[in-house]
Amino acid sequence: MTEKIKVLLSEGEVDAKIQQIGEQISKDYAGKQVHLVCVLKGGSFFMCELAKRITVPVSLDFMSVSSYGSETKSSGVVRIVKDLDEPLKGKNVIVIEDIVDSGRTLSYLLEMLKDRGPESLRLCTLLDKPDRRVVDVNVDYTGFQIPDEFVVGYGLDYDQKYRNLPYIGIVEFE
Ligand SMILES: O=P(O)(O)OC[C@H]1O[C@H](OP(=O)(O)OP(=O)(O)O)[C@H](O)[C@@H]1O
Ligand code: HPA
Ligand SMILES: [Mg+2]
Repeated sequence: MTEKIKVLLSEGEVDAKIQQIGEQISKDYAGKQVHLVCVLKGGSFFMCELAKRITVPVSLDFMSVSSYGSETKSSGVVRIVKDLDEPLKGKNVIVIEDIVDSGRTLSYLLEMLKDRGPESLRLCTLLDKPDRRVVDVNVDYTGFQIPDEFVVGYGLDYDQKYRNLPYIGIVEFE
């Protein structure tokens, strides 16, 4: 089976939105430092672009979780594959994700990070697929709400491919 990618959000649209979010975060955290926590691998492209557009001091850390185990459907079990290098105590943390889909990954992660005593904890996602939500997640910054379609690009993969696309596309199978 081959797949075709149909553009959902162009590179220009995504760039403009990231600029907007960067300005909003810079305003909201004026006079403070923000600590961005990237959820690998999907969140990495968005975080790099966003970090460049934030004008308050920024520090970065990375973590990797496995949400789906060996199954193809989300089981609700989230395993930490790589933990953060730095403690979160007293930091203004913003978790950066590419997509909130069922919400399982982020609801688990936010609960866990809250226990580490950050000064504040917010969530910023490039994409939100609300139709697929199974677990409630409070999202503070959202780039785009999208329909229930499987999307790739800007960090999002299909079978580990297409993460490097500079736009968001819908995968069509033919
Ligand atoms: O809301 P959910 O249903 O939990 O899905 C969202 C999560 O799934 C994807 O990551 P994935 O676990 O596929 O790993 P990746 O980021 O390395 O692609 C995506 O990057 C989110 O982290
Ligand atoms: O639509 C999606 N695309 C890629 N990865 C994902 N992980 C959750 N939803 C998606
Ligand atoms: Mg991910």
